[in-house]
Amino acid sequence: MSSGPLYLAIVIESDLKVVSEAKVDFDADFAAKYKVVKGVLANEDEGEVYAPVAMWVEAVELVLNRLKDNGCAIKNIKGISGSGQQHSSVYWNKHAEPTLKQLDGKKTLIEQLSHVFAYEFAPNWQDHSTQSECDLFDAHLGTREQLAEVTGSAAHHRFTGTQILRMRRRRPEVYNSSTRISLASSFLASVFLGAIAPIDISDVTGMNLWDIASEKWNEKLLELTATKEGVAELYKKLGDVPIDGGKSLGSISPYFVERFGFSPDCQIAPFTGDNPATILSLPLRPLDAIVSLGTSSTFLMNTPHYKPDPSYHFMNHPTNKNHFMFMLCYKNGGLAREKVRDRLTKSPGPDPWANFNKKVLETPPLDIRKEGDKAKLGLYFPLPEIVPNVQAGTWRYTCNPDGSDLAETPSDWGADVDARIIVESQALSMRLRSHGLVRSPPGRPELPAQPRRIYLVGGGSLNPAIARVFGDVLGGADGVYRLDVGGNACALGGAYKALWALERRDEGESFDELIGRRWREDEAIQKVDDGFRDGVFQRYGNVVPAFEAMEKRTLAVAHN
Ligand SMILES: Nc1ncnc2c1ncn2[C@@H]1O[C@H](COP(=O)(O)OP(=O)(O)O)[C@@H](O)[C@H]1O
Ligand SMILES: O=C(CO)[C@@H](O)[C@H](O)COP(=O)(O)O
Repeated sequence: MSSGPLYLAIVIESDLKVVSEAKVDFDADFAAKYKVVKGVLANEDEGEVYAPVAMWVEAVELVLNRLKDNGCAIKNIKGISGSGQQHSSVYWNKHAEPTLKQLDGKKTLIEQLSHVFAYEFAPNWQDHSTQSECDLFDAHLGTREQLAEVTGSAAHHRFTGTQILRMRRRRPEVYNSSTRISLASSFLASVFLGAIAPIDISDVTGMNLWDIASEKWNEKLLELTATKEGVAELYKKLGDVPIDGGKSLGSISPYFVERFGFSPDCQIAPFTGDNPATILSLPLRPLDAIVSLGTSSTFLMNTPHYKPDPSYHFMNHPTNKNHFMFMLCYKNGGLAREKVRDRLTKSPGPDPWANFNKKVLETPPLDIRKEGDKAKLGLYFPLPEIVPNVQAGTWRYTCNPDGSDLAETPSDWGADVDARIIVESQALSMRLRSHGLVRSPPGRPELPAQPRRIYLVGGGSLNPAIARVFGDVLGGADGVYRLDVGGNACALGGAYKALWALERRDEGESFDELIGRRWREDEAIQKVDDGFRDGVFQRYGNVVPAFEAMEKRTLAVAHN
């Protein structure tokens, strides 16, 4: 199962073959009833973005009905896991536990669950209403760097700790009447379990509340969120977090046995966040990177090294203890590219990206066409950005090919050039921030430090010109690949997680060992670009410091 603007149910067999699928698209299926756009509602005045929890409840029922209608042998399903969009929180009230335990299989879920929420909405990852709470979090342990050191991230608007603090201050009645708080992932697991499921060991690191080194809630941050007197109460609301991401939470609720024909032995494994689940969509080796080109863009790596910094995230790996997920998350991904595309002449054929791609491929790296030309760099943020934390805007700069003489360009150089520069800009930001995690690929010391492979997922992964530019800028000694599941990598990762939880020989058998043995590379991925190109890669390397300086200048102006 995955949640984003949709719920997707994927059923796989032990050999990883997908045997059934069903989808609920929140906008297509529920916009009339819940008025959502891209799955969410917004209160612009306060910067709130949120989803109706009742819609999620209805979507569970609908996706299972569709799975059944598609002929899936539901009774053969042995285990369920899944993923939910990170950071979103669900506030349950005192009716939740007893109601979940006694669901009547003759009635719909929504008929029975509509009164169990202390708040009818779940704040969404795009919410940006919590600046003052972020300031408190960043200062509370001393500095932003210290908060990042302890929790893996500096304070972010969407992180659940800042959201909970705002809820307590802005809607105290909701906070006080909530008996439990779930994340989107543990909310879904709770529905299937018929009891409030614990928060997942990876998803908990998207809250700014979890002390990664000591593997427990951080007392001081709980105090900030709940006041000193409220810590015990908040602890109860959040619950204990099991360290093993593969341990069954229990059997499926009898409700699903009666209503949909699940086996009573079907096990519920912890659900995780959409990004942690994405790194489970293939056996990711050290030095491999996943770039998710969806509405947002994310850059993910699996690493044993913990080197936190306020500008990115380290999260617990969902299945490998002592490993971490390195993540960059950008708000301006697909939408920003679409804005540039839409300034170009409309593509004549059925592919709306044809013209954009032509411009990308016709423009040389950094738009340096001849000796003496300046390199072009830009920042394209139609939405306020997370990385770096800057307001909406577009900035265009030039510098010498060696990175010197950086200067802002007052004029717009036109969408024809923007097409390549925006894609380069997105990739350069990833290269700048991931340089500490990469090195020369094993056995190839002659190559500069870079990822071994780059796996593209999400809507933008269908685009060959974008793949080419990501290969030019980020390298990828073994090439750039597309995961054939397109935008559904996190749902597939959820299914693999259930399989690992059920079939691992013992707690020692790692996810990568088990999935690695069964994974058929030729069926799962497609090489879409050669990746590293000697010379081109170094040309981009020369301007990385200028790119960083451009961001700093933009930030300095924005914050003055
Ligand atoms: N051929 C394409 N080229 C470039 N971008 C594309 C292409 N097809 C889809 N996209 C982009 O993919 C994004 C949606 O990605 P998807 O992974 O489906 O969404 P989400 O992140 O919401 O799950 C959109 O912003 C769209 O512009
Ligand atoms: O906030 C983050 C990661 O920190 C985002 O990556 C969301 O998890 C994206 O969810 P979608 O709406 O794209 O599924």
